[in-house]
Parts: sequence; structure tokens; C-alpha cells
Amino acid sequence: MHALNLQSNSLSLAERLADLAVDALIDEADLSPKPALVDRRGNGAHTDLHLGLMHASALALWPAFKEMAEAALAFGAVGLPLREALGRIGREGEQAMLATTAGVNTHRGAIWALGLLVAAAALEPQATGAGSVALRAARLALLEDRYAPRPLSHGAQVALRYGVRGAREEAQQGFPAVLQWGLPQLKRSRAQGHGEQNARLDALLAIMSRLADTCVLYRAGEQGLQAMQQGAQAVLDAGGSASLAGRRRLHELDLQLLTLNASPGGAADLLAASLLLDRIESADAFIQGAL
Ligand SMILES: CC(C)(COP(=O)(O)OP(=O)(O)OC[C@H]1O[C@@H](n2cnc3c(N)ncnc32)[C@H](O[C@H]2O[C@H](COP(=O)(O)OP(=O)(O)OP(=O)(O)O)[C@@H](O)[C@H]2O)[C@@H]1O)[C@@H](O)C(=O)NCCC(=O)NCCS
Ligand SMILES: Nc1ncnc2[nH]cnc12
Repeated sequence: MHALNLQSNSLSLAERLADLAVDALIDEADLSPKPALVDRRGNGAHTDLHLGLMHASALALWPAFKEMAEAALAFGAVGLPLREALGRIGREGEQAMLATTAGVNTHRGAIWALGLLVAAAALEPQATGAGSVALRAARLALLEDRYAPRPLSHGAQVALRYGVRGAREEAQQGFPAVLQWGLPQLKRSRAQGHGEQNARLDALLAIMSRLADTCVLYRAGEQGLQAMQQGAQAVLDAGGSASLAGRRRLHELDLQLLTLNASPGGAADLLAASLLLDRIESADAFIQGAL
């Protein structure tokens, strides 16, 4: 059983969870070289994003993550009142993001995924194993928020056009991309001694190799999605980010996705979700405040 230690330092549990969520977003943004995504090298396939903006956006979301955790502590159980409170706080978080980025969507998918996970962790601080947190998050995601506007978002458009499941369904199913691909690959690559940065890159690639990323589909259609999935698998098959052959494939994938304008923003969000769950799970590190 994993447990969050409430007495670990002067921060409240909600504040600590918000710190962890922001750290996960910043670590995802900093990780390099990520194919066609914003990283330390540059803007990837994006003309309106850069690393400083990703950092500013992540920091601007801290109050929303804290409030989501506080709402979970206040309501104390999965149910419609908590779900609708999270929806309201999530929408306010989106406004804070857009105010910070002058209208650019940096982290919409991340607010959704990490917000649900932060709330789910706060609900039961004694049960913080990744599977247990993801299951509670899924139960929250399955509840219908009566106040949520349903715009024809990019995700909704491609879900209709290609019949794929997007960010909403990923959460409702308990984050399979994180639980089945991202986290296991992160742990496998660490265990093989590949080093933390390569392990995170491998986790991202494992997610990319399977995900129906609506961001890629919207920008580059099925050809883009196939290039992302097959290219990511090819890097892993060649030995992953820590091998020379894998590194060469990674470089090829970067070029190919840039040519297709195919940015795997959904996979990036789910890497951040994997990093968050990994940290929540490591109770020892939590206790020492050494995250
Ligand atoms: C339920 C929502 C997630 C809304 O979902 P929906 O699919 O309707 O909306 P989208 O606006 O398309 O946002 C979904 C974002 O999720 C990421 N994503 C994509 N595929 C997946 C997937 N298979 N699984 C998980 N996550 C996925 C992705 O986010 C990243 O991409 C963003 C950039 O996207 P986009 O704006 O399309 O970007 P560009 O192509 O660059 O646009 P242009 O420059 O061309 O204009 C980036 O932000 C990444 O984060 C998808 O974009 C949920 O958002 C919702 O209902 N919110 C309401 C509030 C609420 O209830 N909150 C609850 C709080 S817990
Ligand atoms: N690093 C990144 N680059 C572009 N879009 C993203 N969405 C989430 N993380 C991203």
C-alpha cells in the first residue's frame, strides 16, 4: 500500500499535489529531444509555442490543481458534486492558462488528465498506487458534468471523423496509455540502467506507439497517426533512446513528424500524467520532500 505523508513538510497535501503536477508538466516540457514537440531544442511543429510559454503555463495552473485537490478533500468521495466542482475549476484553469499564453492552448489536455489524477490522489491519501489513483480518476471522468460546454473541439471533430477515442475516453478507461504503456516502459528502461532522461523518452515513445492522439489526427490525419505510431515503435525496437540505433531512429521520426506538422501533444500530456503518478506512488520520496 502506498500512502501520502501529510506531515512531510509545511505544505498542505493539496499544495504538495499541485507542486507535483506542475513539476510533472515542467519535466515533460524540458525533456529533449522529443519528436515534433516543444523541448529544450526548440518549438517542434509549433509556431505559437516555446519552452518559456510551456513553463509559464504550467506555473499558472498551480492554483487550479491545488483547488482540485482541496475540492476532493472537501467532498471526500467520488460523486457528481465533486465532478462538477472539478469541471468548474478546470474551466477556470483553462482561462488562467489562456490569459498567461495570450490565447494559445498549451495544456488543455493536461488540465483534464492531471486534474483528475490530483483529485483522485487527494481522495484517498492512503491508497496512492498508480492503478488505484487512475481507477478513482476514471470514476470521476465517467460522471457527466451538466455545466460542461460541448464545443466542437479539435478532439471532438477528429473523434467524429475517424471514430477514435480521445482524451475524455482515455480518462474514462482509467488511463490505459499511462498504466499499460507509459509507466511500465519508464520502469523497464530505468531497470535496464538507461538513465532517467532516456527512460522518460522511452515512456513517451511507448505512449506514442499506441495512442490515438487527436492532436496528430487533427493536424496530419491518419497518415500522421500511422507515422507517429510506427516511428515510435521503431525507436523502441532498435533499442530505445539509450542506444545509438534507437537515437538515429528518433532523429528520423522527429524529421518525419515535423514534415507532416504532426505534434503528439496528447502523448506529451500522458507522459506528464505518467511522471505524476510515478511520483505520487513513490511514498518515500514524498515523505522526504525530495521530488
Ligand atoms: C474532455 C476534455 C479533454 C476535452 O476533450 P476534447 O477531445 O473535446 O478536446 P480538445 O480541445 O481536443 O482537447 C483534448 C486534448 O487532450 C490531448 N489529447 C489528444 N489526444 C489524446 C488522447 N488520445 N488521450 C489523452 N489526451 C489526448 C490533447 O492535448 C494536447 O494538445 C493540445 C493542443 O491541441 P490543439 O489545440 O488541438 O492544438 P493545435 O493543433 O496546436 O491547435 P492549433 O495551433 O492548430 O490551433 C495541447 O494543449 C496538449 O495539451 C488534446 O488537445 C476536457 O478538456 C474538458 O472537458 N474540459 C472542460 C473542463 C473540465 O471538465 N475539466 C475537468 C477538470 S479535471
Ligand atoms: N512539449 C509539448 N509540445 C507541444 N505541445 C504540448 N502539449 C503538451 N506538452 C507539449
